[in-house]
Amino acid sequence: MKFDVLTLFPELFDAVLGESIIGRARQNNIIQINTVNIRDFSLNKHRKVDDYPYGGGGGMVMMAQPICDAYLSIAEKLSYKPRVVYLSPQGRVLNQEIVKELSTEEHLILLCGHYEGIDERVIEEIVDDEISIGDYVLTGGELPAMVLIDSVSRLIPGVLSSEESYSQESHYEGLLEYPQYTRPYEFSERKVPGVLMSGHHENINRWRRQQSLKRTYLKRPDMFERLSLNEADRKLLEEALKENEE
Ligand SMILES: COc1ccccc1CNc1ccc(C(N)=O)cn1
Repeated sequence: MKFDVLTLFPELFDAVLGESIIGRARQNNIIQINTVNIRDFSLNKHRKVDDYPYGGGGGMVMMAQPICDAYLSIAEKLSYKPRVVYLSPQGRVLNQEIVKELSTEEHLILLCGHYEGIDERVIEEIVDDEISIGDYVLTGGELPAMVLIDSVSRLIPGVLSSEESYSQESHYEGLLEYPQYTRPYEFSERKVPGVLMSGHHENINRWRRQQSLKRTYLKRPDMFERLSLNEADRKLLEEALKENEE
């Protein structure tokens, strides 16, 4: 999978995407991440890429021409039109379902806005999707772009090793992860739940599913109500919630 990122701050990406899982995937060429500096496409001798908003008001707006020329510098070489995702507070909020959808693309162009945003005509001209990573305002679209690259890359075959990829299952059938423990057995007078020490895998899986159901019910009712539970799950949850009341 290939990501082309149109940004004013290409150097931001190397630090974050050079490390760990994503860094390894880049080295193994399972994913490619290329940054394009929008400022390189300014026609202005001062490399100007923003200007005052028509209609007045505070802040600056990114001009259309440098962004569209940066886009064309990529698109004109391709025989297909790559999907262009604009990271903005107005986009549909990213979730694992959208991440899965994006991971099926061969090539994504991510457009990172800055200042108060970009000239609307860029959105009309080249943007296919507007995506937000949550309802809050950031300085630029770069952090959201890194979040998108990280979450999507984890779903690309070969990026996660077999152990690492395990977490994809439990997490992403719409349930929160069960509690995790590792050595030592006792820490600050707190012991590991007995069932995890039993070696009884059926009971361990049952306990884990029960914990996931309970946590999702208690911590994320919005996620919980989207679940369709079978009888066994409903019983597991009931039992767990009864223990809570005791
Ligand atoms: C005022 O900033 C903008 C205004 C319009 C577009 C882009 C920006 C850049 N900032 C962003 C970008 C994305 C997100 C998000 N929630 O995904 C938050 N902030």
